[in-house]
Amino acid sequence: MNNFIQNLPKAELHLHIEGTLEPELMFKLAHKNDVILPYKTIQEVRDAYNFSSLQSFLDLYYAGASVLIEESDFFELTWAYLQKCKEQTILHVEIFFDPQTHTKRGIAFETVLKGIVKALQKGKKELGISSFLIMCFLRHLSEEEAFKTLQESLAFKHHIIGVGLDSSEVGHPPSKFERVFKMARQEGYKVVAHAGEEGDNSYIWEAIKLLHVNRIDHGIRCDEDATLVDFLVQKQIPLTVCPLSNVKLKAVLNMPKHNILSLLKQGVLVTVNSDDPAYFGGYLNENYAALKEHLNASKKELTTLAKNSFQASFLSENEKQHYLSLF
Ligand SMILES: Nc1ncnc2[nH]cnc12
Ligand SMILES: [Zn+2]
Repeated sequence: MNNFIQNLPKAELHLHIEGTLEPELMFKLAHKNDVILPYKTIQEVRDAYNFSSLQSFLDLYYAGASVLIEESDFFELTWAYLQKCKEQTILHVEIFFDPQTHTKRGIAFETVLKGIVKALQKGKKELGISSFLIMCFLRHLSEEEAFKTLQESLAFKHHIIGVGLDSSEVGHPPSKFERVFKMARQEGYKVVAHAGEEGDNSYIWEAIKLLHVNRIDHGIRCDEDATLVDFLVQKQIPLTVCPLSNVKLKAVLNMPKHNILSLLKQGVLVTVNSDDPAYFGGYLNENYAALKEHLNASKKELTTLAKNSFQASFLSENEKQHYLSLF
């Protein structure tokens, strides 16, 4: 069965590039860039990855990202992830990056973007992996700061397919960014938003009704409202679900209680993703394997989930058909 998962053609649509920073690279870059980490050993870093909530994770995630300084650091980070994709038969990726995590520390937007884009271009050329880049706004920061970031991104629009919304969810509803997302859509960006990870189903409704999202990231709390589930099914609005992340951050009590297969059975366009694999103990195949192990996912269900990952992507219809013909 693991061979089956390994060989399934897959796309990944919910992946924070900063969340692929493995402790080994974190230490290497900290040493190179003279950044002092609050850990003495790689094991100490791993031991700290014991989260009680989204915020407890975000605190470490932002601290870890402080080792990323030069363009080559962003390149190395992204290249390492793409090699992982090659190993795991991930053929297409739509990657999030958080420019504000870096610009807040005085790193230029261009430095971040160029490092990531160069790796993505090399990934296409040498590994055959297609990719899009999605710029996320940090929702704990102000609307004004999001507008500033949106403005800054416009010079690089040809490298960015869309915008997203991440970071601390509760207390920062989608409505806070309604005007920013309106401008982003007018600029031609696709739009997605994290909603219904820790926040209740009203965050998902707002993301749909106010931000007009093309996809919801997480969205697992949609099952609190049958009307919402019906709406997601009817409109085929995709959910990018991240099973290992949800258990690690205690959004879900344990894997057997995860609702992803129940949503799939109800006709929701759900996909499997790894979110921040370096922090949550598994890349994409480990997420699929967890569904097999704990939810008894059948080969048919795993195949549907993998097909959904291409269906829910921002690829053109022709490109989608190309990938779907591989099944
Ligand atoms: N799972 C997640 N939720 C919100 N913000 C994030 N940033 C990185 N991972 C995230
Ligand atoms: Zn996420």
